[in-house]
Amino acid sequence: MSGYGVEVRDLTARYDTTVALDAVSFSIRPGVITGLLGRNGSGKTTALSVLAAFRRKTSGTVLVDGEDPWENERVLAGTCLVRESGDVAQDQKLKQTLEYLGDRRPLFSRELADQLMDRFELDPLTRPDRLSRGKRSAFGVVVGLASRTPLTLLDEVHLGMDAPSRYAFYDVLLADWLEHPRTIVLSSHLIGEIERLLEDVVVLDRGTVLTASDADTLRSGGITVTGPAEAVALFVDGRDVVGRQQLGRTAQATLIGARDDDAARARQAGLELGPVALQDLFVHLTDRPSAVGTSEESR
Ligand SMILES: Nc1ncnc2c1ncn2[C@@H]1O[C@H](COP(=O)(O)OP(=O)(O)OP(=O)(O)O)[C@@H](O)[C@H]1O
Repeated sequence: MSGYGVEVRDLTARYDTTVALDAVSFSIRPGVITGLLGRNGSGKTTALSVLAAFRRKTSGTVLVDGEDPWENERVLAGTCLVRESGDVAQDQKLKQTLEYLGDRRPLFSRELADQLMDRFELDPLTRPDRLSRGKRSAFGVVVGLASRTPLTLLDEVHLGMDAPSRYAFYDVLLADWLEHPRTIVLSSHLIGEIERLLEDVVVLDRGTVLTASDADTLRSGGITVTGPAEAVALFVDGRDVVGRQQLGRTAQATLIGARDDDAARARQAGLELGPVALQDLFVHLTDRPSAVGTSEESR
C-alpha cells in the first residue's frame, strides 16, 4: 500500500456567505509528502476537512483513491485527519483512545504509538482536556503517525509543540514514511522547518490555488546570489529581488526568475549561486496579488 491519491476539481466550499474555497483544482500524488501551504484563512483547514469528509463540499469533484470520500466507509477507514485542536475524545484517557484506534484501524501501530508517547513524555493515563496545548498537539501527532493510514492529513498539528518536540516529529515522520510509504499532507504557514520533508507543494491563497508543483520545480523559480556587496548589487540590478541580507561587505540577494546566463555571469563576477528557500518563495507569492494567475502555468 503506497497511499491514496487525491484529485480535486473545481472544488467550492462556502460557510454561509464566506467562500472558503473558490473552484480550486489540484492533485496529490499517492505515496508522497505534500505541503498544503497558505496564509491564515487561505482555506487549508476547509480543504483538508472536505478531503476527510468532516465537512461537505458546496460543489465540485473530490476523489480520494478514485472515489468521493463523503459517507464512503472504505475511503474514510483509510483516511486520518488530525487538526490542531486534536480531534480526539476529550473524556477518554489517552491509553483508551490508542486502544480504540488499535481496534478500528488495521494499520495502526501500537509500537510506534508507545514509542512516540515516550518521546513526547505523554502520560497514557491522562485525558486530553488535562494536557497543555503543546502536549495536546503532540498527542495529535501520535494519533496521526501511528494510524499509518494510506491518507494522513496533518493540519498545522505541530504548531503548538516546542522546538525539540517538533524536530522529533519531523524525524519520526520521515523515518516512518520511508519504512511505510503513504500519502501525507502537512498543512502549515511556517515552511522553513518542514520544507525538507516536502516533495510536492500546493499553495492556497484566499480560497484559490496560487501554485501546485513539486518543490524542486518551485524552488527553481528563483536563486540566491552571494558575494561582495558591490558585485551582488550589480548582478541583481533590474531584476526581481525579493530579499536582501548583508553582513559586513558580503551580501546575499534572493531573486525570482532565473536566467540561462546566470551561472556564467556569477562565475565571472566571483559570486555564488544557491537555491531559494521555499519560505522566501511563499512570502513572495502570497505577498503579491499580481502573482495570482500563475497557478495554471506552473502546474
Ligand atoms: N466555521 C466557519 N464559519 C464561517 N467561516 C469560516 C468557518 N471556518 C472557516 N471560515 C472562513 O473560511 C475561510 C478559510 O478558513 P480556513 O480555516 O479553511 O483557513 P486556513 O488556511 O486553515 O486558516 P489558518 O491558517 O488561519 O488556520 C476563512 O475566511 C475563514 O474565516
